Amino acid sequence: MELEIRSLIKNYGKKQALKGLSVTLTEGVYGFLGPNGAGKSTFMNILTGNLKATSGQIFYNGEDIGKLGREFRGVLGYMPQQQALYPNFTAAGFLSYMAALRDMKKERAKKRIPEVLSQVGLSEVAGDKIRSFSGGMKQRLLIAQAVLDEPKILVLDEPTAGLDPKQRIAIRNLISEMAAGKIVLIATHVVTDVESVANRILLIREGELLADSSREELTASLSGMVWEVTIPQEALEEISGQYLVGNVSREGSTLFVRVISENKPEKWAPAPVRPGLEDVYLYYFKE
Ligand SMILES: Nc1ncnc2c1ncn2[C@@H]1O[C@H](COP(=O)(O)OP(=O)(O)OP(=O)(O)O)[C@@H](O)[C@H]1O
Repeated sequence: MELEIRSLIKNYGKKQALKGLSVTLTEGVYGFLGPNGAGKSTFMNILTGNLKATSGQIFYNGEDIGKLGREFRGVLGYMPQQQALYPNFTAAGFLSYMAALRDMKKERAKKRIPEVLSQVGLSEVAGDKIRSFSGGMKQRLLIAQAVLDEPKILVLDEPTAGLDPKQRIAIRNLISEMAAGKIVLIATHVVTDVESVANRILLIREGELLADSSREELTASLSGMVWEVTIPQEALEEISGQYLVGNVSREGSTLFVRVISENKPEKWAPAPVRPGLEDVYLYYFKE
């Protein structure tokens, strides 16, 4: 299975949101990571057929998705950013409606709906109205509709937006469980959403791909460049002016500051630390 994105360009008037994006995806989980405005939604909208590219093509197993049309949409599952999810529908009713929109056969929908509800842990509330659901339950229901038709390609747009840390972990685990045999694309600006689940990280900025590697390769590229310095509160401004600063933690009046710098800082007792994906993100998106 292969999804090839070839020289994708999208202009909105004078604004170029995608500047010739090219990448080939095979089975696995991809973290599509970039700040707001990087072009993630534009790309997903083109992939899901909601927007036309200015130029460039996308091929699924060698065939242009524009030509495949419906056939391609049939292998695609899409979880949009959380939206107003019909509050008066029940969870099962909503899935049934989504199955009808997808032209799924009645029999198959009847079999799949309880299966996916069970997969996302919502069996017991299948008959409850969505309006009574927490944010995490709504996200799980959105995942359920995305995998209802057993897609080969699963596209998730900020799947943990608005969730607390515990719910985020639950969603990430759910994504891992569902990923087998699929191309899963997770678009987000939240590093921890993709850090543990993605096999490959695609960094996107201003419509261009900056990197396409494993997390290990990306963090290794910052090896020897991440330090923790110990400073008094007053030095924070000086350090922020001089270096790229990550997490700051405090113990009494002492600050522990994560710093990314090619050269070892000359003061403040720098201790080398292992780079993480968060450091990579800061480094690439420092502006
Ligand atoms: N309909 C539009 N008309 C004009 N400009 C647009 C339109 N949609 C998006 N853009 C611009 O294109 C660029 C890419 O936007 P896009 O929404 O794809 O980014 P994103 O990475 O998905 O960000 P976010 O996470 O905020 O949705 C941005 O500069 C945005 O302002």
